[in-house]
Amino acid sequence: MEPVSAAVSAVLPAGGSGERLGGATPKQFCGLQGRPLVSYAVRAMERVSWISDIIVVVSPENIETMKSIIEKYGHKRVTVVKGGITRHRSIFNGLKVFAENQSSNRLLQKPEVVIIHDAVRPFVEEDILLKVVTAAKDHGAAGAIRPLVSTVIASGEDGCLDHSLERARYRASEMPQAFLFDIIYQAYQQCTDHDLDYGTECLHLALKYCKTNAKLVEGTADLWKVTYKRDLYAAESIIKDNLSQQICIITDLKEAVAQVGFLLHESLKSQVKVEAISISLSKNDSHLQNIFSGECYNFLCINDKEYATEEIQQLVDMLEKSNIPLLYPVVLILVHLSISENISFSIGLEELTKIKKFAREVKKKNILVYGLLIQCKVFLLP
Ligand SMILES: Nc1ccn([C@@H]2O[C@H](COP(=O)(O)OP(=O)(O)OP(=O)(O)O)[C@@H](O)[C@H]2O)c(=O)n1
Ligand SMILES: O=P(O)(O)OC[C@@H](O)[C@@H](O)[C@@H](O)CO
Repeated sequence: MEPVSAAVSAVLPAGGSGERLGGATPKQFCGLQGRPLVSYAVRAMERVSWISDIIVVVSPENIETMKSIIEKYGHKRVTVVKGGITRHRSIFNGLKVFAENQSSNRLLQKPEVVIIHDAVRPFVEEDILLKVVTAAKDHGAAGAIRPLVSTVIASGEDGCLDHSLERARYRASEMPQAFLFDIIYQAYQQCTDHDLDYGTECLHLALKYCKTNAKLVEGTADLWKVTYKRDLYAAESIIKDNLSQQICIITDLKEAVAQVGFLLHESLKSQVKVEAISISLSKNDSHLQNIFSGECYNFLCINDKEYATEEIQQLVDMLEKSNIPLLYPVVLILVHLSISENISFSIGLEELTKIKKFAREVKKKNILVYGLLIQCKVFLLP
């Protein structure tokens, strides 16, 4: 993916109360697979290396909650900013932190392009971010759009149909959106209170105050916003499905074993999201910790050690220390390679019993351990 040649940052408005969803907890802090909704959008921005700073705008009473989420899930490049009473006011506060370098804890460079993305839209990929940023660089503003599902109609004062719009000519404005920073900031500076208190469309502000016609970019179906309770259930189901499609292949550092891991990665990557890493399962391996932070639930551990339970035990220990809620079964597949010249290989009965006992114990923690014995006979050429 060709990164952009411009300084890019993101503002994630997360300062709402979630009235339409109901409940005491604002929807951005509701858990999906045990992880707050807002954390998924932050994670999505973090995965994009060319996004420099991520500004999360939350209401004053939720600033500490947001900071604890950042700490718990190891979010980086994130600055928390106080929100306003409306979404536009929150976004404006997020932009100000660049223009007026207000942030106390780090010197934030004003970006050339700023992404604005609702923090309650968890499914956003690098591809659409790159498209809207690239388009914003050329046009001054850009936004993701989707086909309308329902037809838009207008009612008269009598509450009856006045007219309807030809659905094919209209689109739903979604997120992410992107702007040349100066354009959107100047637009917000010129806004009336009515704009700030009742407006819902950033692209409109760029047009109204900066005569900038945003480029409209076809977005994918999963850009929708969590608004009602049903959206939360749908998002959780999609996250579960995504997690089940992810595998982390872990091999130790031996070349032969790492090679098997690499070949497996190459053969699987067209079907599932797979990551292959060769590490010694050290307790403080940050790479693995990163993967644990809610990114992966299926692990395939390949090694050729005689006694591998220690490796799996270490992985389980790290899983438990990463305190990700194991609401969804974690699958650990222990692949034991027996690379030898003599065909007769038999894993010790004692070792087998040990693995079975261990698997029974960890199953109570929602961790499913499977063992796979692969025998590779090495033929010495004459
Ligand atoms: N004063 C506000 C209001 C909304 N938002 C954020 O803007 C995004 C989209 O707004 P919306 O879906 O309307 O969220 P809420 O205002 O919380 O929802 P509701 O209208 O149902 O109360 C959300 O991430 C929300 O947290 C914000 O930052 N500041
Ligand atoms: O009115 P809400 O705060 O629910 O939604 C705000 C935005 O997400 C919505 O207006 C999109 O169409 C993007 O502009």
